[in-house]
Amino acid sequence: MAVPTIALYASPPSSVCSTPHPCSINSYGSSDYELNPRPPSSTSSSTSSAQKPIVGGLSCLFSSPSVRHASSSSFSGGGDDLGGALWHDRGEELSSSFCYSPYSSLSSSLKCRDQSPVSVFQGPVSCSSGGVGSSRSPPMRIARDRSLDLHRAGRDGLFNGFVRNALGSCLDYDSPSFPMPGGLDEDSSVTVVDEFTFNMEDNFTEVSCEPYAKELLLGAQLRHKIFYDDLVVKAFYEAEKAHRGQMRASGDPYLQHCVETAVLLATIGANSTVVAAGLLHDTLDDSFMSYDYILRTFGVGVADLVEGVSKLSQLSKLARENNTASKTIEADRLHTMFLAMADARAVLIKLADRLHNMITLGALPFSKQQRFAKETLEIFAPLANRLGISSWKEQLENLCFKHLNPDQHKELSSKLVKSLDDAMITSAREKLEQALKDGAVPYHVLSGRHKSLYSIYCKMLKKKLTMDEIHDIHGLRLILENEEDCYTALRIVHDLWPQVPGKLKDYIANPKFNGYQSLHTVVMGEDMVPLEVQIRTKEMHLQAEFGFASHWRYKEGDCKHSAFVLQMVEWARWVITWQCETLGKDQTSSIGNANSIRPPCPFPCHSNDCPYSYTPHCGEDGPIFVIMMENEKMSVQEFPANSTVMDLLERGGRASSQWNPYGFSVKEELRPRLNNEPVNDATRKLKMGDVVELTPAIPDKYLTEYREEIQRMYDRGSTMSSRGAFR
Ligand SMILES: Nc1nc2c(ncn2[C@@H]2O[C@H](COP(=O)(O)OP(=O)(O)OP(=O)(O)O)[C@@H](O)[C@H]2O)c(=O)[nH]1
Ligand SMILES: Nc1ncnc2c1ncn2[C@@H]1O[C@H](COP(=O)(O)OP(=O)(O)OP(=O)(O)O)[C@@H](O)[C@H]1O
Repeated sequence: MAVPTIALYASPPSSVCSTPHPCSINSYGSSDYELNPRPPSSTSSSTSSAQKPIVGGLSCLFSSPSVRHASSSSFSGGGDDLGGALWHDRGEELSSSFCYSPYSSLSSSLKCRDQSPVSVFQGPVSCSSGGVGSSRSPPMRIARDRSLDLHRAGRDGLFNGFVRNALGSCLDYDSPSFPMPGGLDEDSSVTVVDEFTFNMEDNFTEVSCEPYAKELLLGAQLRHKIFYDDLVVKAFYEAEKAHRGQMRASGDPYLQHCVETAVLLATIGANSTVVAAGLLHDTLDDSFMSYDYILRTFGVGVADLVEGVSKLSQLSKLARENNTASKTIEADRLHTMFLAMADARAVLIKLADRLHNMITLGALPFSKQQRFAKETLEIFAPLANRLGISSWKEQLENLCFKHLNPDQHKELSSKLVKSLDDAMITSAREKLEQALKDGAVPYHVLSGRHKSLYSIYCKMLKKKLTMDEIHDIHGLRLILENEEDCYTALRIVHDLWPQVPGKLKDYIANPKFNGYQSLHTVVMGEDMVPLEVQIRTKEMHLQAEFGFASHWRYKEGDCKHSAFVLQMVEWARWVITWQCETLGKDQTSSIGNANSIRPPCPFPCHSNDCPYSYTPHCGEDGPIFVIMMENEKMSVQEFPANSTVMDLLERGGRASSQWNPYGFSVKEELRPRLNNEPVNDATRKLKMGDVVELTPAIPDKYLTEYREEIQRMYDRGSTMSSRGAFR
């Protein structure tokens, strides 16, 4: 469980300071430049308008080794298309929670990371480029014209010249370490390292960056020690190089978004690989950097994560443009697809990226704000819920609520300003803690939270309640060793505060149908504010987090999930909890030894004796979710395991006409496309997250040729039949 991170640990938190660094960088340029312009119409300016968005939108989604470079250099603009203003909306901090564990003090010291004692500024860092001497000079802005792709693909000197002109002297393009798009990157003789190591001296002596960028790094380092990690520092400089000159719609440097995304990841305790990938998350879509370059420079771990985020961005963009997420079934399939197609850590990075974009949504036009807020509520907040990162889920939901229902948001927040009283929770927690000590009742975790604004709003709507009728706005949760201790603790709670009649629920003696067990009571706490107290053993808690009764399933209501979905989400949750220091530390790691937070068995097979298995041998028989594009419409389709392209075509009623070996067009342009490549083999098995275009892109040139050919056939046919008529 991810009770958020304003945690009162006995050990110091990894973040030195949780508030954003005050360095304000608002005056670097105007806000008229927007990233991620529409996909290029590079094929032909007169390409059928019905086909253009599909071609461009998908062009960089897929990356078989042979097309990887082409993909990354196609500027498909897969990012969020959000150039939001960068300020932190403190209003979102309405939701917070507290957690104290007397057993947790060891965990952070055990997990301490290797750190370089070398400050990045100890090396001879030079600041070249236009802004020498001025700490506030704006970074250069590159007018990113997608027609450049043609030059890039052609690897001619024009492109190189353009880059040199645009970037000035910042980069050493002749250095083999700088990937020229379409050129050096494709060198397949690259040696790939699994464990990435590098020498700080070698790599940073040539680094030159603007003063604002140094401030950004310093700010991040002040907030989290992980920003001193060699890999992370290197990723910062590469991100700086890649995004140099790019601005957000707010006028802030693009790099700031990368840093804030990485800081969010650091805040939940993500490791250096994830934080580095967070810094680089937009480089494939929005810069000249290629997969191969990232692979060479950072190793396969970081490269695959960045690529995973890029794919998720592309799919998210597609879904947004097609309003797919508003259809419940499709939204559900998208949640599953997102988790199944990429490493759960890539989803984590995407969530951090989206959270920062939502925090800075104000700089976008109203219509875009609405579109992003809707998609976030339908796709990303549920994903955060599934992954158990409740602090992000709550922030995302609250931000969406503010943009989508501003009046209700305002009304509710003004009412709650006084009631969301953190001091009250702290004081109640301390009181109970003392009472447990006095009663010699040992416990594992005592945590507290207040309910988020959006969760209160939903509960009011769902249960038709007024705010005063909601009794769990403030809550404590106590996790103990055994059932006996649970009942003893319940008596202590009732001795401390008056019980609210009719609110005691003994789900230990009478578990819920899904197996959920816990004692619940509501008492009148400090200042006679209702306080819900949940009391359970650690086994019950694990079941409430990862088992049948897991909180994400409880929150998704009556949805019937397949065994595959359940296992996949569970696996993703384990991975995330296990890998993110802070999430694990909050609750799970402190209630058992380190192994207890490791996934119990390798995915996707759970062993027979695994308490978390839903089917004994699920193997690879789970469903596959595939995106189908037809006539510019996107749908998310579910297929059984081992389905092929032919199955998909049959479902669309296309198999007979298109796939008859004689009838099938020899012209590649007319074939369906799988992940942006013409389909050559109809028996190819479909994979999770595949994108199939049934309406292939037909450049005008070919259309004209075909029209002419059909006309000739028609003319021949009519001549023949008229001849025949005379015979
Ligand atoms: N993980 C998990 N938590 C549950 C489940 N059921 C209830 N809870 C938790 O217990 C809290 C209260 O549940 P109940 O005591 O059954 O209350 P209720 O009747 O549903 O409604 P209220 O009393 O209005 O909250 C919820 O807010 C959840 O935090 C479950 O199946 N799984
Ligand atoms: N009394 C409590 N003490 C500590 N954490 C709690 C308590 N009740 C819920 N939580 C946790 O707080 C997070 C947010 O839950 P949220 O308030 O949205 O829903 P809920 O209270 O569990 O369910 P519902 O809204 O149906 O009552 C979840 O991680 C949940 O497990």
